[in-house]
Amino acid sequence: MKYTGTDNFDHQQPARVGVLITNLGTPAAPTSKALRPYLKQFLSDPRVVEVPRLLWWFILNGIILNLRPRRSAKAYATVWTEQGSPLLVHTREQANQLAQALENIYGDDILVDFAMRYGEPSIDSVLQSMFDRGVRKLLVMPLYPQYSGPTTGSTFDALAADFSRRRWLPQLRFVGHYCDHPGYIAALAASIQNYRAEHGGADKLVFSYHGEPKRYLDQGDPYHCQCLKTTRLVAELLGLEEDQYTTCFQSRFGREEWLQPYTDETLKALPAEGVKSVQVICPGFSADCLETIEEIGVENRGYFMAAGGESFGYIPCLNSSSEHIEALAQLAAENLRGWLEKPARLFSQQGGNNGL
Ligand SMILES: C=CC1=C(C)c2cc3[nH]c(cc4nc(cc5[nH]c(cc1n2)c(C)c5CCC(=O)O)C(CCC(=O)O)=C4C)c(C)c3C=C
Ligand SMILES: [Fe+2]
Ligand SMILES: [Fe+2]
Repeated sequence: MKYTGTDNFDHQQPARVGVLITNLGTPAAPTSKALRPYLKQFLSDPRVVEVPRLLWWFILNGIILNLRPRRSAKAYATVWTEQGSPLLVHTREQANQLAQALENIYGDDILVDFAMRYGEPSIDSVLQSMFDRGVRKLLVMPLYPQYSGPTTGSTFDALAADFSRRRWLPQLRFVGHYCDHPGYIAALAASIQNYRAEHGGADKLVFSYHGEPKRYLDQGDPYHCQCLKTTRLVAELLGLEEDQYTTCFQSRFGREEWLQPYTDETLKALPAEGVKSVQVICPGFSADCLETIEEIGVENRGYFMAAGGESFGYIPCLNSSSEHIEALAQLAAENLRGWLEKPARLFSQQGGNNGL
């Protein structure tokens, strides 16, 4: 790797602390033309698809990139909003709200921004913009509560690739996971309670997480265990009995075995077991996106109802709910300790973070 360019920023200007939130990314438009480069970048990432490179190059360029863009574009078109892709809209709003929350505590010393691992705004461009605005210490928070190689690991790779081209590097902190953070667990529990206060209960609460190949778990990826931990902590906080909830994995891709049980098979089987009403929550997604709105809210709803289900509720992601922003602000503040003054307001609250 070669250094490119010259880092010519003013080292005399006051240093600021940057908080960068990231998510996966999304195509620029719901069209095959926009899907093709997006999917190419995403599916060429060796963290996402761990298959021998040469073989994968032929499969990706010869088959997948000829078929998938059209199919995915159709699905994206059903969730697209006037402001753009839901994932982008929610992530931008999360960054705005988190900026407000952190500026209330730290003032101008802090700068919050967001970037996407694939597509735009890219990690490279946002890092450059943050450094241009005086950021010298950087906290990166990928908004994946559970660590996985394809998501969190890959985000770190993108940072490292950018840094490898720079002469000067910031001080860096990186949040690897927050699957058991008390603020995050409390925000999930609150969203379930709020949903149930409005819509009533259901026979079963289904926790559906994005899947990954089972091979990654066998080779040490902690993702599966962290998903189960999140479910257990939320169930404990809500006082749920074991037969009142279940955990499963969605969004299978390709032919090999992925983490089980699969969400679609679970929802198809539940009515025959006497479960006629379900509520589904997707705690691994910090923002609603194609995989939640369409795959759960439409496709999987269809499977459940066709199999004899009577009522299907989808509990939205945490998005920019006040509980979520509070949890993210708390997570940021914990990771900023020593860089900025201790935020008395956040740490004087009861529960969860005593002693911090
Ligand atoms: C091919 C393998 C894939 C792995 C492994 C994978 C892991 C993974 N993904 C997320 C979060 C999201 N994935 C999203 C879309 C998406 N994911 C894959 C494939 C893998 N994901 C594809 C091909 C797509 C594109 C959509 C499609 O063509 O079907 C999204 C939504 C993006 C959006 O714009 O709405 C998210 C978010 C996690 C957490 C994860 C971890 C194991
Ligand atoms: Fe995915
Ligand atoms: Fe999907």
